[in-house]
Amino acid sequence: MKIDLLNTLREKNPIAFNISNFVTVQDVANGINALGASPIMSEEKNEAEAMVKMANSVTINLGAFTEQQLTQIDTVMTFANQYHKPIVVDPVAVGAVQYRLERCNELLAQKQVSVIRGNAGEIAALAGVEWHAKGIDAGEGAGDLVEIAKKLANKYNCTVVESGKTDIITNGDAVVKVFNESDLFKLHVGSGDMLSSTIGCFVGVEDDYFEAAQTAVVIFDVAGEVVAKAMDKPLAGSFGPQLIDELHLIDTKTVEKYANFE
Ligand SMILES: Nc1ncnc2c1ncn2[C@@H]1O[C@H](COP(=O)(O)OP(=O)(O)O)[C@@H](O)[C@H]1O
Ligand SMILES: Cc1ncsc1CCOP(=O)(O)O
Ligand SMILES: [Mg+2]
Repeated sequence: MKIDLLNTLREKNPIAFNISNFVTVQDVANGINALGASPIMSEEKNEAEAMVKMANSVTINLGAFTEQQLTQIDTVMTFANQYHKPIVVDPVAVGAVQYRLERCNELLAQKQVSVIRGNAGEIAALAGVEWHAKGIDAGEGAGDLVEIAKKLANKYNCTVVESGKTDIITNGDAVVKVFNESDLFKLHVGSGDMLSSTIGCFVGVEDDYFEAAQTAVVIFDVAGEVVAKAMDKPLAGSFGPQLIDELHLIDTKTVEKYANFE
């Protein structure tokens, strides 16, 4: 686990290009800016090439795209492959909405992505495994979470981060599990989006995307856990802003002290 990548990130201040969703864009931008990256968002196809060229990474969040945005997303991903910029995909609710699943499957079949980050319902849907997702949430299923994540990683030759109480990160062969957690993550809409974009920051400074994804997950999860444990009243409304503050404050010592993974 390369926890020191946190310092690398802050030294390099990578440009993290994000195609976000209108629900959580502010938290995503503030979260990764506080952490030490430089976020930029765009919905305009005509500036796609310029955005990709200047960025260190591209995070594609499929949370609330329109047909027009889908064309932009396709264009951005094509340029990202052309300019060898890593792509992180967050397949929001593909387990619950067939239209999203179809569009996401098409994108993944046509472009090379570096990391897919989703909850169990989303990862199972993309892997073609039976599962009962619930809207943006993971829902219920009986499958082996590690095997499902591995199946998807092998399908697209990429790293998969399957988030949940335990986060599973795999390149299709090796598996890392991160146990840091808090129930408050679930009460804050956008926790998953922030995690995906945090991964986007780290793949912008580390070419080993499996390592980058692990580091991002540990730092993000420890930040949330530290905040939740320090709260007098563990409430949803104040967790979000304090999570952003902790992403600003967190250092490698804190991560090393609390990190819980195998
Ligand atoms: N049941 C849970 N208990 C504690 N933490 C969780 C739980 N589910 C998810 N998390 C944490 O919340 C963050 C977002 O993951 P998740 O909720 O799976 O994404 P999404 O919001 O896209 O569904 C991750 O950092 C994960 O570790
Ligand atoms: C509520 C909602 N609706 C469309 S996107 C979105 C945000 C999803 O955020 P997350 O998956 O991080 O909870
Ligand atoms: Mg999500």
